[in-house]
Amino acid sequence: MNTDTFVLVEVNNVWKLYGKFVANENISMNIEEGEIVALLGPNGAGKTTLVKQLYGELNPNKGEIRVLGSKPTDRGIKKHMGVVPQECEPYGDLTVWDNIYYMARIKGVDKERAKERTKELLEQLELSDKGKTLGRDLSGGLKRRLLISMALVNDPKLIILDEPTTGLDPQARREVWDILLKLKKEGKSILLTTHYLEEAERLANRIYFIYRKIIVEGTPNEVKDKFANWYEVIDYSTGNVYRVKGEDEVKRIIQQLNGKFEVRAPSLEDVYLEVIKSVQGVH
Ligand SMILES: Nc1ncnc2c1ncn2[C@@H]1O[C@H](COP(=O)(O)OP(=O)(O)OP(=O)(O)O)[C@@H](O)[C@H]1O
Repeated sequence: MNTDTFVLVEVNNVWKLYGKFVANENISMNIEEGEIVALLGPNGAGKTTLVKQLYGELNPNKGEIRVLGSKPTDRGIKKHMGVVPQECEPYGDLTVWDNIYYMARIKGVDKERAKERTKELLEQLELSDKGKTLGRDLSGGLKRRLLISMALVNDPKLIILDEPTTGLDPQARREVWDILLKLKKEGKSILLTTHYLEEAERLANRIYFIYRKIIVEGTPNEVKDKFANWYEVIDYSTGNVYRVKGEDEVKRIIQQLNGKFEVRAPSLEDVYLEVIKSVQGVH
């Protein structure tokens, strides 16, 4: 870890139980200033549970979470956080402008500043021509953009997004990615959960695979290098696929092939599926 970087979020040995059911087991992780961190795990892995503790909606049973040195439930810390929970919707009966403006007012921004901020955010998130549209009349992609702008009203240092692109078409997903990358450039820290490995690979400085506990942690490349110890040789003339270890073995196989073939290194998704399958077998 670079010692010049500032750790914004620290999660130390956190356990969260629902009754006797362990949703988060001894989780430790951190988020540094200006980085995007992605949490990946199958349905029910405990991502939302962890995220809700980060923004103070749930309390850990054991362990400790600090955001900018404070507990997430401390009132003072809320103004430094912008959150887009899972399956959240803007207010359908309010216009896009009003959704942002009233969110700013709720967060304690004064009237004049709230107006300015609403204008700024509409421009920043390319929603200016939608100011008068009702929340309920927006497409899924625009709704998500509106929710992100609502999370930004008080210029938070930390932005938490639970599945920000689920259900979006590829174009709308990329638009959200562009927004998140711009926010990162501005120095914001972002935590997101996602089921899309490509999203994690494109956006995240670091990723955590979670399956009740943290299974793997690192940069996308570190994770791939650690687990991707095989190649796939695809023989297009026969349709056969050979999974082999080591470059010598790859060479040996392709010498025997006639015609077109492809050698493919594992993707982050291949690694994820293998790692998760191995832990699912254990539980
Ligand atoms: N309020 C609750 N009471 C009891 N069990 C719960 C509660 N909330 C979540 N769970 C259980 O805890 C586990 C983790 O749920 P969580 O929503 O954190 O997973 P997730 O990784 O976010 O899943 P998904 O990818 O489907 O959103 C699941 O088995 C879920 O059924």
